[in-house]
Amino acid sequence: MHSCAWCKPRLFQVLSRILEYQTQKGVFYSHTRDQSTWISSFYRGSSLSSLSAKSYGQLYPVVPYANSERYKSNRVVRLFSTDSSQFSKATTQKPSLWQQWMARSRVFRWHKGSSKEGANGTKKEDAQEEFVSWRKLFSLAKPEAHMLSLALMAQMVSVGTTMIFPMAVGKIVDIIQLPNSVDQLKWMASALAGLFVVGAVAVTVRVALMTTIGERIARDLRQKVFQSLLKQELAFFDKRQSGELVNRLSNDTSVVSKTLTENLARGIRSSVTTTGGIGFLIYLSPTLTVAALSFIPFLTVVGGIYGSYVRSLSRKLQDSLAAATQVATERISAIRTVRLFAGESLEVSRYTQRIEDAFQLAKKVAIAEGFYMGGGFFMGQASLLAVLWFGGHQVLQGAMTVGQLASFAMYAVNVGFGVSSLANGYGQLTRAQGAGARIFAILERKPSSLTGLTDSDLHYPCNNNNNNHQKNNASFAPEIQRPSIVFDQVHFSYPTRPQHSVFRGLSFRVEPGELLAITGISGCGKSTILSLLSRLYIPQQGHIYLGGYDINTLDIHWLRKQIGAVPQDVVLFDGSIAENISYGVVGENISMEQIVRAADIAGADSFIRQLPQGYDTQIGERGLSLSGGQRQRIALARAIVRKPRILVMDEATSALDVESEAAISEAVDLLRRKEDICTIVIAHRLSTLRDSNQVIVLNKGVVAESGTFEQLIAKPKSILSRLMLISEGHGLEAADGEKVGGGSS
Ligand SMILES: Nc1ncnc2c1ncn2[C@@H]1O[C@H](COP(=O)(O)OP(=O)(O)OP(=O)(O)O)[C@@H](O)[C@H]1O
Repeated sequence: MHSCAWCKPRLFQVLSRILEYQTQKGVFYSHTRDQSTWISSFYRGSSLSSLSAKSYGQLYPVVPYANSERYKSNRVVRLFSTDSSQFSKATTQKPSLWQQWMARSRVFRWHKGSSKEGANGTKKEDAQEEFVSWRKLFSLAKPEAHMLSLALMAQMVSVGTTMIFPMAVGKIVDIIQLPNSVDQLKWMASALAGLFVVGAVAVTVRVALMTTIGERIARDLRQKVFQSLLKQELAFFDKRQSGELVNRLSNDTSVVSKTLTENLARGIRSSVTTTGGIGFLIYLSPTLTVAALSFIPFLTVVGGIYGSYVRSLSRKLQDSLAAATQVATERISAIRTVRLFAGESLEVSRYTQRIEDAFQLAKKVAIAEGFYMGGGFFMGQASLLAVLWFGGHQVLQGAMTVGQLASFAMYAVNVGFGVSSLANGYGQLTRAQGAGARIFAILERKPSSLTGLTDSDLHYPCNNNNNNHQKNNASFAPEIQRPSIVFDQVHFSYPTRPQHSVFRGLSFRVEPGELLAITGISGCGKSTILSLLSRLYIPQQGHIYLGGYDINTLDIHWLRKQIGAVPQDVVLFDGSIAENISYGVVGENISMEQIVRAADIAGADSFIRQLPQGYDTQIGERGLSLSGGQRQRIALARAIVRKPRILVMDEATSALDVESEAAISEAVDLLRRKEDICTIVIAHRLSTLRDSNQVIVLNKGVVAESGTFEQLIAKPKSILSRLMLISEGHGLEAADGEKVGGGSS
């Protein structure tokens, strides 16, 4: 039995040691990143840590810029069928808590197959995008199961060592009170040193493994998401912003991979620490355990409320930061336009406004964090005081030793950490469920069978054998040397604007080796013809035939390989000129000689040779270091190098001077005759129209006029005559007062 006089100073010693332990715990644990997060989570409260992880992602978003360039120009990737060579909105409206809860129950119903929304494709996709089951989320870590188990074993060892520590401290406290206990102290110190070494090795193994696994999961996920995105039909991209998709690729994959590794490890450690800690508490003193754990229900409730508040704020904060980032990215990429219109001060104030919004939200988060941390600190100290108060009495009554009380207090602190970390982990898991759902929505989305691609399409041309890989419904690649093109009663409206008919029964025919010129007023659907012919979209009614075959029955890569397209808005990629010209035929061992020949026909060879690095010249993002006319000529070379059976030039030489244009027209014409290339030229210029075999004029969704240029121009009331008059500077009404229209609604 200890006397009061002996006990009191020792109790104060114990108290100061425990406080020291609490403070030093940061140092003790801080040798690993997630353990220090564990500490911070205890102090900050459950949900703020989850906020910080996500807001880091938002503050410093990993934007794979090369990929975003690919999204922006997805049409070009499609036209050149290069999806395989490209392997290598976070939800814009964040749901309220109530909506989240509703979403969960919706998903649950949908999983059970009883959701009404499930029947509706779009709603079903939206529901899928809100939450994903834990099981499904963790299935992403399946390929890493072995390494993960090893890392978790290392985790258990490190947890074991930290669990033993308080008990050892208690024993030491008791030993030092005994006479002649130096030998025992030595023994304990050596045992503890050994324990620390084991713990350090375990921590090293776990951190190295977990980080590697996390990065691997993120890498695989990003690759799969990117592949899946490239498989989708163009209508999918029409409906979404590239920023949203890039966000899925960078942030969502990162949140998910972190949850499957770091948070999983933390969750397991916290569970073990909590349950093991409670076990030790009960073992040391069941009655004191009740006092120690009495704060948990309160902490859970307050933590829950605080967590919800901060989570909803953090969502707004992320949106706000995303909006600011969007402004900055768009304006920086369009810096030429900003400069030309002296829009700098406008943009600075616009960006400042967005950042100010984010700051106001961040301030609210900071104040909430302060209150919660203060409250948490008070609760933690109060419960510790309760333990020392009741425990002190037990020590005074001889029911407990000082060492046992010290161990008990340390375990109580550990349990506090564990509970808080578990709550935190749950918050992170919930967020990862949201991110995972968005990822699964892409991974599991089946692209349209006619305009989208299959998995095997993505390996084209690596396994370009139509017989031995399963392709989409249309997998026929006929032997056609001289294809003709037929548009037969085509009706079409874009999926995003179904009410606006671009074509209402469009019919025309181009014979092999023929040059067809298409003209008409702006917006009448000229460029859409290329999109339909390349099967980027499919008509709602009617058929398009190539060499007598309905293009819907043809292999999509084969079809696109037949077409050399020079789109109106030329998009080039960052890389060398040679790489850009050979884009889309990379897997087919194209020689430098072929590249040079194509550039020569396109009138690009001479200016390329004048550049310091010639064909190796890097042309910068979107080829912006070249002039418009130079870009057009490279785009033409890119189309020609494919040796297309069909050449479609959409105002391909509009940026060139008359002389260069004439030279290129002559060269292309020569190639057309020599190779019997079926050529479609979308043009307004008199010279181009005059050189064609046939001219069609589009108006109100149909071919309004067709014939040779001379035939059409001979009729003074023809649309072509009127268009020519306008281009010569006369007003439209000057022709006959009747207006020509575009597509029809
Ligand atoms: N991706 C799209 N989604 C929805 N509508 C579109 C899309 N692309 C074009 N449109 C619309 O379809 C119509 C035809 O467009 P298209 O680009 O084919 O016209 P165009 O005759 O080539 O015009 P221009 O001579 O100005 O290039 C236009 O009204 C246009 O607004």
